[in-house]
Amino acid sequence: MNLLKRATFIFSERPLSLALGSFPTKQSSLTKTNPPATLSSRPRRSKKRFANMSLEKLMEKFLEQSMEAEDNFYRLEEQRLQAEDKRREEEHSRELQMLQMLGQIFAGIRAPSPAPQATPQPSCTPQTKTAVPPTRPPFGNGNHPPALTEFASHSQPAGPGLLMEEVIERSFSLGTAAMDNVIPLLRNTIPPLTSKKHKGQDGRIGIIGGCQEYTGAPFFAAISALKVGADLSHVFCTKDAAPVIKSYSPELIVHPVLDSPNAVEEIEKWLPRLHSLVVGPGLGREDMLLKNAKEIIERSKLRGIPIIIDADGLWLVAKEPSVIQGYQRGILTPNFMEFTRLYEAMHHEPLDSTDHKRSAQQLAIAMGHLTLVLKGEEDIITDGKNMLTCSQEGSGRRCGGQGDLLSGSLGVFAHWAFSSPPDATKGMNPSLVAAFGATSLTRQCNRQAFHKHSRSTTTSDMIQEISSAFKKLFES
Ligand SMILES: NC(=O)C1=CN([C@@H]2O[C@H](COP(=O)(O)OP(=O)(O)OC[C@H]3O[C@@H](n4cnc5c(N)ncnc54)[C@H](O)[C@@H]3O)[C@@H](O)[C@H]2O)[C@@H](O)CC1
Ligand SMILES: Nc1ncnc2c1ncn2[C@@H]1O[C@H](COP(=O)(O)OP(=O)(O)OP(=O)(O)O)[C@@H](O)[C@H]1O
Repeated sequence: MNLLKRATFIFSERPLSLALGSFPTKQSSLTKTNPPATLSSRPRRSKKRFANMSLEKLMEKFLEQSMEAEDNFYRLEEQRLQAEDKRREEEHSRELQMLQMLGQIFAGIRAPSPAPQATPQPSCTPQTKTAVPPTRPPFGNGNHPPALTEFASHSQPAGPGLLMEEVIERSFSLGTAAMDNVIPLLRNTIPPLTSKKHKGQDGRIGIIGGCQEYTGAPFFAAISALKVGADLSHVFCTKDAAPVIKSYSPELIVHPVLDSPNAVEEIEKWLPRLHSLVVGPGLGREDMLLKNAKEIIERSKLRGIPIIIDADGLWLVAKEPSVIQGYQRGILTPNFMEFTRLYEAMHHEPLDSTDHKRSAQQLAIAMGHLTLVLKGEEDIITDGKNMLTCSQEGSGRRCGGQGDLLSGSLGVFAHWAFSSPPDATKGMNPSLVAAFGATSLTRQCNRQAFHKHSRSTTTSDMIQEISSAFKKLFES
């Protein structure tokens, strides 16, 4: 809506509230219902100042002022939230360090055992200028341990001669190996629940998705994020999807903005408050929605927000890989179909489906060493340098929506992993640790739900299992 139209709209609603110049609340000045002020209560000076202006000019001036006030408010709010986050993250990292020290002390008292093997550490190569939370060093710190196996060039797509054996592979099913290696790293990143916490501190997750056809997928992702332990879960969806998603759950915060003309600006206002973003569940493939999603990804990258791309978000990446290529806090979670599309878009040749690990590694490298989770009978997780596989027992039940549980929970794990100090993950790429957590959890939920409901198992049944699966995997 242009200024004039907006002005006319306001005028018809509140003709006497024109001289108000500032709007200190976050609510849009256009929808705010100020109590009507009487003309006699106004200062004389402002009357004089505006006396010669036409009504239209007056309205324009008023709108300019109110938009300026709104911008100022958001700027201040952003600064306040950043300071708050910084303080909380420092507190969180102190608590984690204390817990780790205590753990080491107790372990030493119980049974002195050989020091754990140092886990391989990937590099975080800077590809994009980003603001990075203070607890983890910025990308490209060059702090690689000697055990790290790196490929000659990070930016070159992998050629067919790439040495698979150079990948440090760790294959875990639930049990000894996973418990001994990656799961403890993930545990280190889980924020302790203390009485000092405030709402939002353990995660404010945003889901970009939800359109007329698909309302289940963003719901599954958002509610899974909450059940894993995020404090707030926002869904940014189209106008017609919003009431449906809201009706599924009062827990979710639903913004009907994704198809609005100023969708990107509307969503950008929320970015300072979000810790991670999941783009794609139920997004659909309409050009306008993909364009908005693309712009939101670009703006989130500038803020260093971990971004998980799933489902139709991967359709966008297959069309425009540069949108996420090289972003070290980006994680792609394709199923086999999505993987094939991506692979063929990047390599311009058919996928060799006989060797999934090699193909996954090649794609991760071609995407600039971001983390890829190829879902399937075993989940392959790789950043092109390191590879984990998760074959935690699930079931034969493949109902729709399981991938949404995975991407929503990954949003939370990624936030926790990236906001923990580097020694929490022993230098291992936080994306790999987070992805391993999310795949293990999804499969464990599937297994538990299947145990109860067998062939009737649905994703909602799996979501009911998140609490006990989480305890079993990460808190027992
Ligand atoms: N309740 C809902 O609202 C749901 C919505 N969903 C959304 O639906 C949209 C489209 O997702 P699709 O996955 O259908 O789209 P795709 O075009 O990626 O997949 C097409 C079809 O390929 C098949 N497929 C999957 N894995 C395969 C494999 N390993 N081998 C062979 N065939 C395989 C499946 O039948 C799938 O439907 C996304 O936005 C997604 O988020 C899904 O998340 C499912 C639940
Ligand atoms: N053959 C399999 N055996 C065991 N687990 C599997 C198998 N295939 C997929 N999974 C698990 O199911 C989860 C979701 O994977 P899936 O391939 O169903 O995703 P998706 O198609 O993207 O889901 P969605 O229906 O939400 O779009 C993953 O955690 C994966 O580990």
